[in-house]
Amino acid sequence: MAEGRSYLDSLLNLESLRKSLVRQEDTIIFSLIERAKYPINSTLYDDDKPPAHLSDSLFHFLLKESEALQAKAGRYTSPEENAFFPDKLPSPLLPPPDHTPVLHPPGAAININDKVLNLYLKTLLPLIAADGDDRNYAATAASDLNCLQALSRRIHFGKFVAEVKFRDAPEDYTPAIRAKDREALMKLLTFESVEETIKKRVEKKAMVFGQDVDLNENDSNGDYKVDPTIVSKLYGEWVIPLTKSVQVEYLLRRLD
Ligand SMILES: C=C(O[C@@H]1C=C(C(=O)O)C=C[C@H]1O)C(=O)O
Repeated sequence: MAEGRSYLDSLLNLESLRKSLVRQEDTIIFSLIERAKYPINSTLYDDDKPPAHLSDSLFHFLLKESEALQAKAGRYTSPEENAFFPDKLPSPLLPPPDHTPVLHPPGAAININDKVLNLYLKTLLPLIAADGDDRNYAATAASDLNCLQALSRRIHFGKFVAEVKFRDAPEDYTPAIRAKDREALMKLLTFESVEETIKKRVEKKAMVFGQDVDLNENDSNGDYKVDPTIVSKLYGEWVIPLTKSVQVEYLLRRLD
């Protein structure tokens, strides 16, 4: 138990949280590369024409059932994890770990996965997957789940970042929180140079991770498994703004 506390305490500074965000980039980019192996496979997502015996799409079914299974194994006892279908999840079979909560409870409950799911299905998928249908639905949905969980974890990590920023400078954040001034909070928590570095680094990682490795050639042929500019755009237009919006929402609840 003391061990658990010191582990969480060691995570609680901006530098180590940022290191974790950098590491999460690898997971996100590899999961996108995996999903890009399959064509778009629209039939998988079609809620209007579900397969026999199902009331929703096969994708919906797989996501919900996977979350139910993972909930039993305790996935959602972790404050880093947020379910896409949090209603009526089964209870964990084991007692939750005995950690002192790091997050302030009203903010810990924030879940914007409806936005994450919508963004993923409507905007990101058409950008990374080729047109077509190879009927490889179960494998496609499994790789969707990996992408969604990695993106969701990254975006909701904003709660930890906000908690640390608040603890580091409560005197700066408190007036804006009391005034419910979203704009002022956004300004306080934004570090533009950090964001610029991230956008450049994820583009470079997508180049490095997404090329074929050929022992006979030194240079890549310029073919990447996921377009690096799309990864940079994903971060610049969606991942970073959503992480910041989680931070603002968290801070607004920080004094409740
Ligand atoms: C996450 C942070 O807060 C903001 C959001 C960032 C992001 O989502 O990557 C980066 C810098 C900040 O503008 C941070 O300060 O590290």
